[in-house]
Order: sequence, then structure tokens, then C-alpha cells
Amino acid sequence: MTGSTVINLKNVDVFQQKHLVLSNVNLNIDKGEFVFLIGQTGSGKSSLLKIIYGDLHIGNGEGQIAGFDLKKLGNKEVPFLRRKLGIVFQDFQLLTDRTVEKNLEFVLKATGWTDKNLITERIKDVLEKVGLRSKIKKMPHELSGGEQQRVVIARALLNNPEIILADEPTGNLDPDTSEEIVMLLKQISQSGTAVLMATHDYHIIRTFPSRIIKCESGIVHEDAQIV
Ligand SMILES: Nc1ncnc2c1ncn2[C@@H]1O[C@H](COP(=O)(O)OP(=O)(O)OP(=O)(O)O)[C@@H](O)[C@H]1O
Repeated sequence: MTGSTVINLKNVDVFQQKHLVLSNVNLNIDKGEFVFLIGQTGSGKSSLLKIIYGDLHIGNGEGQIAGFDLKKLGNKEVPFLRRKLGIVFQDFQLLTDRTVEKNLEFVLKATGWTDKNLITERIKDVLEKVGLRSKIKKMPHELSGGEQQRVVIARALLNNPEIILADEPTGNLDPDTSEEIVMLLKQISQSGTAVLMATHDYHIIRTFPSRIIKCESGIVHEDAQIV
């Protein structure tokens, strides 16, 4: 493990209940890397992401995520780990009853921000990063699917995460919008945040050649190829 490692799993077995989903996982991801996570339905991608964000406990093996030791991670530490992670999942959508600004403010307040000026500045900053500064007062339903996904990415960036975990972030988007979202995630990785993106979209993978991690038959391949 090097000083720039943000995800390090060593000989980790991943269980769902008593069922061994992935065995002997070894995985190393560095600061600023952009990595695709692929594998058939049920191959264990979500389970692997759950290990990384502390939703599943590791049994055997060792894991370090953004400086947190997974072996020592109790329920009280999980929220602190999550602050180092930006999560972009399909089932983690925007609150539909409030504006973009209020969606972002809600997360900042929930994670301990109290200074009104700093909150306003941070919201403007992240919206600038995703190219949506002008949409700050809009309601989610006034935005396109791609714009909503950008707001979700902006929300993930609020606490300056070391890692973004994105589970099928382009799943509901048309091909051009999907490319824009992946371009944005790539750009974010270039500024130092590691991005791990689960996808089934081979067109996207071909368009943005990057390292590929593959879950297959209970094993994680750290440097896979697509055919
Ligand atoms: N809560 C759970 N309890 C028991 N088994 C589970 C649970 N969640 C997932 N599994 C099982 O673990 C295995 C891996 O599931 P997982 O959701 O990690 O796959 P996946 O690769 O993310 O699939 P998809 O591409 O469909 O999202 C599957 O056999 C699934 O049935």
C-alpha cells in the first residue's frame, strides 16, 4: 500500500448473509484513479461497493478505505467514513420537494456545516464544477435527467470526498448525456478524487478507455479487459 492509496482490500471475503459472494478480494485504487467496475447481474458489484462504504462488514481479510480501517469500523464510525465518500447511486435521488440549493444545503447541514456564508459558497462551488450554477433555484422536476444526475454528482462533491462511488450513474440516460456524465466524472478524477463506477454499458467503456475491475464467478479481477 502506498501513500496515495485510497482503497485497499487484502484477501477480503465478501458475504451476503451466509452466502460467500466474492472470495479473496485484493484491490488497490489510488488517489485520482478512474476505474470501471463490471460484471454480470448478481456477480457481486453492489456487494463490493457495500464493503467499501461500510454497509457490509468484512469477515476475513483487511481493508483500508480513505484512511479508515474496515476491521475497526463500528456503526459510530460509518458516517465519518461516508463523509470521505461521494455516493452516486440510482436509488439515492434528489429530494423532490425542494430546490437544487435546498437539496445541497440539506446535506451540508446534516454533515455538520453551520456557517451560512460557507454553506452558500460551497453550494455555488460544486454547482460551478458540474456546470449548473444557473440552476440553483430550480426544482428537480424542472431539470432534465442529465441535469439531475449532475446535481447528484454536485451533492457527492460537497464534502470534498477522496472517492466517488457511482453505481450505474448513466443507467437512465440517453447515450450523449451518458457520455457527458462520464466525461464529468473523469474530469473530477483528474482533480484528485478517485472514481469507481459500476456499469453495464460497454459503449461507455470503449469510449473512455480506463482500468477495468471485473466481478466474475466469485472472484474480482483487478485489471480486466472487455472483448
Ligand atoms: N441482502 C442480501 N441478502 C442475501 N443475498 C444477497 C443480498 N443482496 C445480494 N445478495 C446476493 O449476492 C449476490 C451478489 O449480488 P450483488 O447485488 O452484489 O450483484 P451485482 O453484481 O451488483 O448485480 P446487479 O448488476 O444486478 O446490480 C447475488 O447472488 C445476490 O442474490
